[in-house]
Amino acid sequence: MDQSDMVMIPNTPTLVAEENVHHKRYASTKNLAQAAQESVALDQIGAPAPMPSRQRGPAIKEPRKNESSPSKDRLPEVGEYFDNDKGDRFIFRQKLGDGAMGHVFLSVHGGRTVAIKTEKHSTGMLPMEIKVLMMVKRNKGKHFCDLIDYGALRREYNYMVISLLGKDLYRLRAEMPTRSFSLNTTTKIALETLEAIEDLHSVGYLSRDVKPSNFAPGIREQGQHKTIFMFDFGLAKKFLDRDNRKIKSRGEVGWRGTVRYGSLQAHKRQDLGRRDDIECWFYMLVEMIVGELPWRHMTDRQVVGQTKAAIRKETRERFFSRLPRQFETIMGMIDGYSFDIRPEYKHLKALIQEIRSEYQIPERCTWDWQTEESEHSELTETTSVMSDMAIMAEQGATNYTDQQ
Ligand SMILES: Nc1ncnc2c1ncn2[C@@H]1O[C@H](COP(=O)(O)OP(=O)(O)OP(=O)(O)O)[C@@H](O)[C@H]1O
Repeated sequence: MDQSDMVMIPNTPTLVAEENVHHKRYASTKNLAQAAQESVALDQIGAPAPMPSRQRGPAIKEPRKNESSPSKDRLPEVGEYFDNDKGDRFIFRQKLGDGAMGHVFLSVHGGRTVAIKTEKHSTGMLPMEIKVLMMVKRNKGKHFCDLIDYGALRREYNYMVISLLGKDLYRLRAEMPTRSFSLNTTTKIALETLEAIEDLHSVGYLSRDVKPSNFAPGIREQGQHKTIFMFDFGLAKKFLDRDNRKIKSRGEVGWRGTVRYGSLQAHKRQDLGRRDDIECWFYMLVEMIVGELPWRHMTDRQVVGQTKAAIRKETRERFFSRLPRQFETIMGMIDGYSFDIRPEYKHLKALIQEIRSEYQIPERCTWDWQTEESEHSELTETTSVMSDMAIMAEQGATNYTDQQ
């Protein structure tokens, strides 16, 4: 295990990648807004974004026992609230999800339902997410949540208020009777998610954790149900330096990502590039069409890596027998990419479009999950029946390091 580039986040069993460590340091010594602001300034991509001023005053509905005692590092609970400096009140109305770093809540702001992602103050991963969101939104990325507000409540927890999304793609697939999506829905997802990945890459970032549970449709209330959004940039990393030059591979750096969707290079513990995000995307699509991946029940990361290698050789025929022929071409393209190559997004999209025309899929179609009931009820789309723990157990969690 490559300990040198890992750090233990206080109060969580999760280890995070070295390149995110400075955000943790920022957040523990300065406020959240400063950390995000300085990170953005360092990047020098485009003009600096206007940043709201922060370190919110006390607003949690609980008595302050001793003004001079250090604040408690904690996560908020359902029913609590905070007020921002414009006097807007955000109530944590319902828990939407539990991440490795904190809780995500449902709230309402200006008549609009929103999501609030929180983490303990000392975790300090949110500045990275804020920074990535600011970058892609500045570039008009339509597959990313609006960043409505963000800040830190005393030194207890950090938060960011973002657009509310529907259930993520992992849950939506798991709830299908066949555990798979139609070719129509899968190819539409393929086009949407590829565009999201391309948008992220175009501002100089890699996701390094492309997987179904990091994508979700928008909600009907906001007219965004036809768009698939990408969220959770906890493992994101810059691949361009300040002068927009590609950063060279650092060679062997340890494991990054999620076992089920990780690329061959990730299994070799190599530094990841844009091609690796595309390889994860490929596995994600295969799972959506077939309903499972050959390594679904495998827990040993090494064995999963060997099984991924085998689909290129001895099990190739069986693997591709249930997929449109274009999938073999796509895997060939990915396997031919070197570390710093720019993936051929246009060609990949054309191949997906080719599947749609070959199978005579009409342009105007609904998603598989758009049942009559969910078309009339946003809450059925946002409230999940599958627990986060169950999802993490199934897909091999987000294994950031070699220790898990
Ligand atoms: N904008 C949103 N709208 C609705 N639900 C959301 C939103 N963002 C996150 N969630 C829910 O909260 C869960 C955790 O969010 P997220 O993945 O961003 O957190 P995390 O701490 O980075 O998690 P992990 O790294 O373990 O996946 C998601 O799986 C999803 O169910």
